[in-house]
Amino acid sequence: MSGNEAQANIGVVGLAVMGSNLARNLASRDGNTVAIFNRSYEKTRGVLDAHPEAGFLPAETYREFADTLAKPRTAIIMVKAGAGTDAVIDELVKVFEPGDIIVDGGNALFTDTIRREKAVRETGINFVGAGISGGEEGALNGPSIMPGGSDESWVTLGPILKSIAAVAEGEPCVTHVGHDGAGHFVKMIHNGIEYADMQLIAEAYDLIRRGTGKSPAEIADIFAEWNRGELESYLIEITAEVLRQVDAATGEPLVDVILDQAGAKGTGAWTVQTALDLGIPVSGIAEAVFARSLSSKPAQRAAAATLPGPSAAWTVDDPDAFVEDVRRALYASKIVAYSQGFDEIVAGAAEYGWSIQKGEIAKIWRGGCIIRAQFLNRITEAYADDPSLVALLTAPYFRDALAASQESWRRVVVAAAQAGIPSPAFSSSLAYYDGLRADRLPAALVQGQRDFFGAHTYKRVDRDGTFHTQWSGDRTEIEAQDTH
Ligand SMILES: NC(=O)C1=CN([C@@H]2O[C@H](COP(=O)(O)OP(=O)(O)OC[C@H]3O[C@@H](n4cnc5c(N)ncnc54)[C@H](OP(=O)(O)O)[C@@H]3O)[C@@H](O)[C@H]2O)C=CC1
Ligand SMILES: O=C(CO)[C@H](O)[C@H](O)COP(=O)(O)O
Repeated sequence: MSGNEAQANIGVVGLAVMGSNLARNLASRDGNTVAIFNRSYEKTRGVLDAHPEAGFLPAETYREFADTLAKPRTAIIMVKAGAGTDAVIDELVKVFEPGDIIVDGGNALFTDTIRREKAVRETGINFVGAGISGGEEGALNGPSIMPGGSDESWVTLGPILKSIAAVAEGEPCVTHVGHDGAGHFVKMIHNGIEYADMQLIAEAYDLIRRGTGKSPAEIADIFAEWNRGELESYLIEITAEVLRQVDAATGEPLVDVILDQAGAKGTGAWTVQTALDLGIPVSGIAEAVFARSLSSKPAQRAAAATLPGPSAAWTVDDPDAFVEDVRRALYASKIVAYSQGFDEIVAGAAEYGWSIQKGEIAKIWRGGCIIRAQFLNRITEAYADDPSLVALLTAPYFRDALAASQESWRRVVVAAAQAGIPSPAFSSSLAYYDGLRADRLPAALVQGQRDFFGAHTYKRVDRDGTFHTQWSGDRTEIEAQDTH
């Protein structure tokens, strides 16, 4: 035994980057004593030695960890999502008791969280899936936290999470998102938007660099300038930092020596897979996920490198005007990404029976998380003005912003296509915008085709009912059963 019996009011399991920093964050708040546990004890020992100021109470076994925690026990799991999370839960339920709370702060798939919440609840122990964003720095100084779980758990957990969360404009960046998997669902959408935002910024950089010949350091200055306007955000800020960085070994800009193959841990793909199931077009997010996949296919890229590109050279006549066009295209595409992300939140809430306050979600993303941005205040305002807003991009503020940007957006997409520069997120966002605002879509023809080959039926614009044309017969139209 450690001799730490029941002194800690909160515990953390998993002491890699996120868990160790979250444990330090918890320990730095008044009144907290933090128990720590990691599967391999060396990590616990390392955290203990590196941070004596935190007053951590270490445990070598799950039993010891449980005994170190005052009842009702509260423990936050920060381990590798998936099998790791299940393994830890299996051990904790053996040593915890009814009324205790297990919080999974990892990037769990929300359907796993729904399953885990149900199974753990049957033991009388509360289970809360909480999305936590902000990376290492956020975990230490204040992340954005998106907890799901029961109302009863929130009563105990709320004050603790509020004490460690980031603060934006005087408000803690945490809210009880909804029951069971709602928190992890919203964190998944956060990450999907993160993917889109990052891809859009990367496309903006690429276009400016190839269009104007500016160096990464010069483009860093442009991003730093953009960060003082409507695009102000953490991702724009860190992009300037990355572009300014010089590689010590070669003296080249670091961005030029980093292999151009983007990794992914899966949350972006989950966002798209879930959107497909819900029937929500998150095309900007999907293109961002696919752009990472394409980048990571070196054999295909090498084989395709000899394929022809545009015959004429691309020149930008007015570099300053082009940079401004790219800035506006980025802002417009970003509005689309958030609008699509919030559409998925609405659809997920309806499907799973969650009551998610969209304005509150935008509020808790204002600080601590990777997509934190000034812009999120406009989203909160839009939902406050019209809680039943059908699409974020139709709110007056965003409508005006899109009106101001759309000509620039079109010029940038045209230029990219003519220059042979891939801009999948810019161009798919514009296509989404034009699709949504179209009076009439060629979906009518698709319905005709479906009816032709599969008798899938169609509706008419001029009268109610469901119809089928007898394509293989005399081609007269008959009333039919709707087959969708
Ligand atoms: N890194 C980031 O920026 C962010 C991460 N997250 C999420 O937070 C969680 C933690 O992330 P991070 O700190 O990067 O750590 P990792 O995702 O790299 O996970 C490492 C931790 O998981 C533990 N672990 C793995 N498998 C098991 C198992 N079967 N049983 C017990 N413990 C296990 C490891 O223990 P051991 O030391 O013994 O191997 C270690 O403590 C993840 O779910 C991640 O998705 C969320 C937001 C941002
Ligand atoms: O959750 C996060 C931030 O909110 C992580 O940073 C995220 O896991 C990064 O995703 P990926 O590795 O797929 O780029």
